[in-house]
Amino acid sequence: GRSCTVIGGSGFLGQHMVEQLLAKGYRVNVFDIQQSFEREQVTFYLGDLCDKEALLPALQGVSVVFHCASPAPSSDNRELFYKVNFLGTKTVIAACREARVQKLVLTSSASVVFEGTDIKNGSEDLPYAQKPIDYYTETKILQEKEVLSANDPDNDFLTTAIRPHGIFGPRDPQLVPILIQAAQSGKMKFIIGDGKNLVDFTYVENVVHGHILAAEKLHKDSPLCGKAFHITNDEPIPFWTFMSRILTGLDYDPPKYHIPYWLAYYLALLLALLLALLRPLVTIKATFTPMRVALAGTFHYYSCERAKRAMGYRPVVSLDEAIARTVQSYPSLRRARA
Ligand SMILES: NC(=O)C1=CN([C@@H]2O[C@H](COP(=O)(O)OP(=O)(O)OC[C@H]3O[C@@H](n4cnc5c(N)ncnc54)[C@H](OP(=O)(O)O)[C@@H]3O)[C@@H](O)[C@H]2O)C=CC1
Ligand SMILES: CC(C)CCC[C@@H](C)[C@H]1CC[C@H]2C3=C(CC[C@]12C)[C@@]1(C)CCC(=O)[C@@H](C)[C@@H]1CC3
Repeated sequence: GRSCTVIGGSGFLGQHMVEQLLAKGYRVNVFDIQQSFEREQVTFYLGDLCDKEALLPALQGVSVVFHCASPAPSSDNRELFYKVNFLGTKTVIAACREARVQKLVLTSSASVVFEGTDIKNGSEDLPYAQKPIDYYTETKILQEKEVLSANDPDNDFLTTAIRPHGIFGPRDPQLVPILIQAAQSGKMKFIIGDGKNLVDFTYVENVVHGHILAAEKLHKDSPLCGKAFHITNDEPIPFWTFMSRILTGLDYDPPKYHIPYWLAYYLALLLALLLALLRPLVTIKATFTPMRVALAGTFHYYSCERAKRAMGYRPVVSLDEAIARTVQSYPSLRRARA
């Protein structure tokens, strides 16, 4: 039973999944649209997950499939999100069934319930967002529903979904690089709101640990069947404290001026409108967007009690240790001192 395929295994989370799975003695296949590393023990299958014929060889003889592939949220491509996250996931399910895979573990997102307003210690019982924060998240909802409803113990096919939030750690191409780029261009001067809003940032190794536990505890009649689980660091932290710790860790100044939340939100909205008007002439991608203001200025942290109860989950790396390891892993982003 210790053979698996990681769909999306070349990505940030996927690479960490592969490393921990190998360390635990799993035989690992990777299916991805690109190959980002080479390891003797890993068999790579290159292809698009929307293509069942390309997927099938990667799933032969494996008992567990981890599906953590997705187009990057920043690609901002509605058609691609729908095709890969929704239609592609249906294809993954069909391929798993055809290859007689027994377990499918999906990487979903805690944002499937977030509408841009405060969530404090949210449980998995919160309803899916009626107005998701972006189209990417809309397709993550469609994807999760599809996977959970495919759970079919009578036909030896079990499914579950992990909902991480704010994944960070070494090799993350998003959070730390975007933040440092914003600092380098002088955009990290302001704290949106009073700076007290708590958010979950989850170290990548804890996210991986949650996925592997889920696969191992997913059995017929287990409470994991067809259900979603939050996996967090279980240490919510004020959004701006987290940002400041990463910034100061890399020798940048933390933001110190406060701007009211509503003012930041309407300024970002105005900027978005302006950029939309200019779009026929020039395309500019804003760092300062209403969605980011909402992420930076509201509470969004979640309870992982259900994962603790159902699979014995506990974070394995504390937030302090996780921040230290992350900062250390980006020597090239450290501020050059004059
Ligand atoms: N990062 C975060 O904070 C969070 C992430 N998640 C979820 O976790 C998962 C992993 O995220 P992350 O590791 O950050 O993402 P990455 O973009 O780093 O990894 C995704 C991988 O999937 C590949 N991929 C994309 N489209 C296809 C396709 N059609 N067929 C095969 N492979 C494909 C990507 O290739 P390429 O790069 O060439 O597109 C990439 O290698 C995603 O499902 C994401 O929604 C959930 C919550 C938070
Ligand atoms: C916890 C989240 C779900 C995951 C974090 C994703 C991050 C890549 C972004 C989310 C909020 C973003 C953000 C900024 C940078 C990238 C994020 C951390 C800014 C700090 C960029 C500079 C600005 O203009 C600020 C208003 C942005 C605040 C939000």
